[in-house]
Amino acid sequence: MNSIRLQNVSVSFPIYGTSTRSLRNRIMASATGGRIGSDRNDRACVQALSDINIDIGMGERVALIGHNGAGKTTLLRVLSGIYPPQTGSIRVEGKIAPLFDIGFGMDPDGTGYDNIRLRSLYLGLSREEVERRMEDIVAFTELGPFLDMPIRTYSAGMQTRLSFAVSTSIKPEVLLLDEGIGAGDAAFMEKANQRIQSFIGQAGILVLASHSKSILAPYCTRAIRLEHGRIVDDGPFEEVMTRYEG
Ligand SMILES: Nc1ncnc2c1ncn2[C@@H]1O[C@H](COP(=O)(O)OP(=O)(O)OP(=O)(O)O)[C@@H](O)[C@H]1O
Repeated sequence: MNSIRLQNVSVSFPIYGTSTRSLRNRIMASATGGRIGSDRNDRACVQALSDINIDIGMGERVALIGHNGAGKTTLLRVLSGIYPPQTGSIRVEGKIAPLFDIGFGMDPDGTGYDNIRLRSLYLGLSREEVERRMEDIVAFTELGPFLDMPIRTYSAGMQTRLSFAVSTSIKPEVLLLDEGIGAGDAAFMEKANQRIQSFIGQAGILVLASHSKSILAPYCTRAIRLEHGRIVDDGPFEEVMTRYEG
């Protein structure tokens, strides 16, 4: 059984070189971004997530919605373990498949093959599982001889191919997705979209962040709406979307 529980989770980022007051004055009227505050040392900071409480159970398909800078990506990063929460607690039951920030944890000086192994281990595969999946991953990338070269020499789209192939080679239990996966060419994006759809079908839990109702609607049954780092609505997908659009 897969589940996610966040209790009183907050994340803030310090902003160096700016006084709280001048930043506050400039940002007062802003409709985007997190809440501006100050930390214990009176340094300016952006409160990207404030006091987040969420319970997600097995089988749930959750949309994360909200304005630019509302905190959606930060929340996905907390769920995937990239950012530890500064306060509160997080418990995730199940293997996490993050399909965003997919270049995270790659070594630019390593070859394609090195990075397939590195990222697979980061995703929780054993060495034997990595070798068993290697042939499929290599075929999916279509990178051929480039896999022997350091990935710093790859184009953005080639890097997307590599990291996407690895990230979708595991059986997803808790699937975390941000809209748009990067710079693939048309042929790759079609292949990638097909794979994402079967991936979503297999996942125990889906959390999908997007601004687009047409991306979310086919998959999501529940929606959580963030505003300046706080949850302001949570419920059945259509109801939350109607209130958001209204
Ligand atoms: N690494 C960081 N350093 C400083 N501030 C950050 C950092 N990451 C995010 N923030 C701030 O946290 C707030 C939330 O950002 P986040 O990327 O989570 O928003 P979002 O809802 O995903 O936005 P968008 O829809 O525009 O992608 C914003 O005000 C942003 O400026």
